[in-house]
Amino acid sequence: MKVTIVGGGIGGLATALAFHRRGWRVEVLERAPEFTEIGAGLSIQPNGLRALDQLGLGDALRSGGLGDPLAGIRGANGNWLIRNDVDDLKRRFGQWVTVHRAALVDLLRAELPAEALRPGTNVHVVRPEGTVRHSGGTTDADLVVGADGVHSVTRRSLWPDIPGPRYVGYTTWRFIAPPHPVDGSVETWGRGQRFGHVPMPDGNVYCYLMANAPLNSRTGLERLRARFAGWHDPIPALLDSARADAVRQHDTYELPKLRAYFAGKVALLGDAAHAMTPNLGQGACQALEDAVTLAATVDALGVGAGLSEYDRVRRPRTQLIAHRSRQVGAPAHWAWPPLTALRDAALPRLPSAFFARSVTPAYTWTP
Ligand SMILES: Cc1cc2nc3c(=O)[nH]c(=O)nc-3n(C[C@H](O)[C@H](O)[C@H](O)COP(=O)(O)OP(=O)(O)OC[C@H]3O[C@@H](n4cnc5c(N)ncnc54)[C@H](O)[C@@H]3O)c2cc1C
Repeated sequence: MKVTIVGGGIGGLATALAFHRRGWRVEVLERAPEFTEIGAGLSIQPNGLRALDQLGLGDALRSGGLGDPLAGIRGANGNWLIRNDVDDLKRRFGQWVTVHRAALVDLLRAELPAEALRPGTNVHVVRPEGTVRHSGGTTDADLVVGADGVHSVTRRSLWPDIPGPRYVGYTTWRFIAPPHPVDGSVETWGRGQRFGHVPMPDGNVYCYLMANAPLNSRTGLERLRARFAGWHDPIPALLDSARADAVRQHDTYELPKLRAYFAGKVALLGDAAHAMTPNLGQGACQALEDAVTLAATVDALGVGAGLSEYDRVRRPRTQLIAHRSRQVGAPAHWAWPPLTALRDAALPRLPSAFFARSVTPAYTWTP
């Protein structure tokens, strides 16, 4: 049996590996000239790590060092708005890791046969009967998987009438800062913007900033430093230590809900199926869950019944998590001062298990 995968990001490579482990012939068509993830870090939360265990890669990631769950949310002046019991989160949910994105891609890629990887191949059209037209010709397969991200050609080919991605109104910048003392993994919320820093096992600090901005605004490091000037330590220092060429800017999109994650012999997964805001740090974790579930169901039940089962299991879960992700992040982007003052007064009064409860559906997944 042969599976052709459109897109060689984290979702596509994990899918290729899941099928390869089950003895399928795999082919990954990636339009970029090489398989890599550019820049910045990635938190793999307990559910994502369990999915990687299914691929035999969990321990390889853990051996690089474990990461920290969110210690809490501070206000711009440094006051705690929400404070989590980090040890309790680890006891409840398991382990976290924070990795360089490229390191995870390299780990996945290294397990695949070289002939399975076709970089520099731009896919133009995907047909439900399993035919893929691309810059190198045409390919037929028993199963095609669209793992081609938020602007998915696969999705557009299958459902041309469904609207495309919607910009959510805020943009993200990510970079890895050199080693610096930080108080765990912390988010800071201001008015219409926030800053997150996550210590990495190698001592560096993964930083992400999100700010209300028009679509396609191009904001340089100097403007970012000005936006976050006066915020509590170590935020200005982390921004000062950033290299301008290492800061990656992403407009943040969501996709309208689909009524199915497959058509004919073609399945969608990862951001192509359910792009979500990064507020819960779950996009890649969900793509990993998708990958191992898809391979397990299709391999066990055959393509027809397996795709129906994949859809039945994955669609409600990923759509719920996308919804939660949007909800939990929304207050960080309120900009009207009376509303943010109300938020800052209300958050410290939430029950101490509030955060743990809100992430329970995401983190407790088991294969
Ligand atoms: C700021 C930010 C922080 C995040 N933090 C986290 C986090 O901490 N934890 C987490 O789990 N998730 C996080 N995410 C989400 C995560 O990055 C994504 O959900 C995940 O990378 C999606 O992987 P994917 O493989 O589905 O799609 P992508 O990574 O978008 O990969 C799609 C691939 O398809 C290729 N492609 C596209 N079109 C074509 C075509 N026509 N032909 C051939 N190839 C094509 C692209 O080149 C790309 O390589 C974050 C996202 C953002 C924006």
